Amino acid sequence: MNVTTEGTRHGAALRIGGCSAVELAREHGTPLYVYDEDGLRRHCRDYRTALAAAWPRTTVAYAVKAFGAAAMLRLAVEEGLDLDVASVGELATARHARVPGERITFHGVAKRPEELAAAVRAGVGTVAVDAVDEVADLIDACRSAGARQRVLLRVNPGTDVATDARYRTSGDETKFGLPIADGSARAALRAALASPSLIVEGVHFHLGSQLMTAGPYVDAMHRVAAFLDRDAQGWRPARIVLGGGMGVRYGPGAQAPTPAEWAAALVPPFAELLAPRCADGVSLGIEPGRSVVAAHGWTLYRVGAVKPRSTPGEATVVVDGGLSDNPRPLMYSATHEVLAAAAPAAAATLLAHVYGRHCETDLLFPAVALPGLRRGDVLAVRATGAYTHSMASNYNRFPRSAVVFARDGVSRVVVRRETAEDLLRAEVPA
Ligand SMILES: Cc1ncc(COP(=O)(O)O)c(C=O)c1O
Ligand SMILES: N[C@@H](CCCC[NH3+])C(=O)O
Repeated sequence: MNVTTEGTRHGAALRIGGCSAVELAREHGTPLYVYDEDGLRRHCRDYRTALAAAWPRTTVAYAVKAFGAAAMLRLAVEEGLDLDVASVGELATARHARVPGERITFHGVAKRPEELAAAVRAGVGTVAVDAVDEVADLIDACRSAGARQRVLLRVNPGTDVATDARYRTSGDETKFGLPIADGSARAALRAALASPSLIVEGVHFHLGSQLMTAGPYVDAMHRVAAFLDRDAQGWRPARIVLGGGMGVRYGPGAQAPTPAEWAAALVPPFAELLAPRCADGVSLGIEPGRSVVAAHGWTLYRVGAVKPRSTPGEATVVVDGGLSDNPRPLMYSATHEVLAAAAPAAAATLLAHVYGRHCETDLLFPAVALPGLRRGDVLAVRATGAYTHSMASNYNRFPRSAVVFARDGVSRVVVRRETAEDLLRAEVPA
């Protein structure tokens, strides 16, 4: 990660992509999302090369939902990744970023017929079928467009995933995918194979997010192997996609596996359990989102107020963003590391309880040890590259923040800060 500190009269100041974080805040305003562009590029390449070294035909699709700015989608395809989109909005952004249709997989739960039709018309490479009824809708869409469509069946293997319940997308209670257990996956496979409009390429599963070990993927591979033996009736997939979900390290504690470690953990069980049941030359895919971008993104805030507390040495600190630019602390009790941008290594003298400035008790970062803070100081929040900008809202009608890519000491705005006019654009005159 190209994140360094550099000596200043305050001690050592934080630099991201060679740019001073304090300067970035001054130049572009706050709150500000800042990405270390080299880190993003390297992470994409690491996934590509690690998987390609381990299996002859592989694809890595970046899951756009994690951070969907057009510049990121362009960067991902430049570095050899395909894209997984989960809505027509994400699809439109991918097309805006000049991503060829064939490099896009169209996902989504409860897709509308008109959305399937839009995906077919856009020439997406693959549609991931998520429900039995979608097969008929997709066939209709293909007939209207005079097209044939490659599809993956997104199955729910039933694997019980040991991650936060809010991140689980496999097992009995999930809304995602075609359960293998109740025959839905078999029914969808039969219906899809029977249609000349569809080319049934393979099987997809996505188990959940923020997974730190390969155990659940291996369990799911066993279940998909059993499904193929029992229900495929001679059909041999040409492609298997193991989904995303690769976890990241948000603070002190367990290191997350690297792309090479994921490849080393996932490819041997795939070779043993699934490849023998698939067509010759089967392709293996993964769809990481969070793990491509999280560690390379920072959020910069300016301190708006410091209010003393009754406990000596503690203060309530209010920053100029919060719930609307990062809902993760409130939604998932997510934790992120917070640094004083001007002097991240300075001795801590304050226990800060950092709140956002929304009309909520939006405690973002409780009990953070920081050097003494004053109004106007810049705080930098680490590893906020995933599911922050993409989940941002206009709560309290705050305009959404800008996104900047920093590289070799130069920053460029890739998403401009919203304005008050942007907020009013969809309003009918009152
Ligand atoms: C189908 C699919 N692929 C990939 C992902 C990316 O997950 P993550 O960001 O945890 O890697 C998701 C997330 O929900 C998903 O639903
Ligand atoms: N949005 C979530 C996780 C969901 C992943 C996609 N289903 C997060 O911030 O971590």
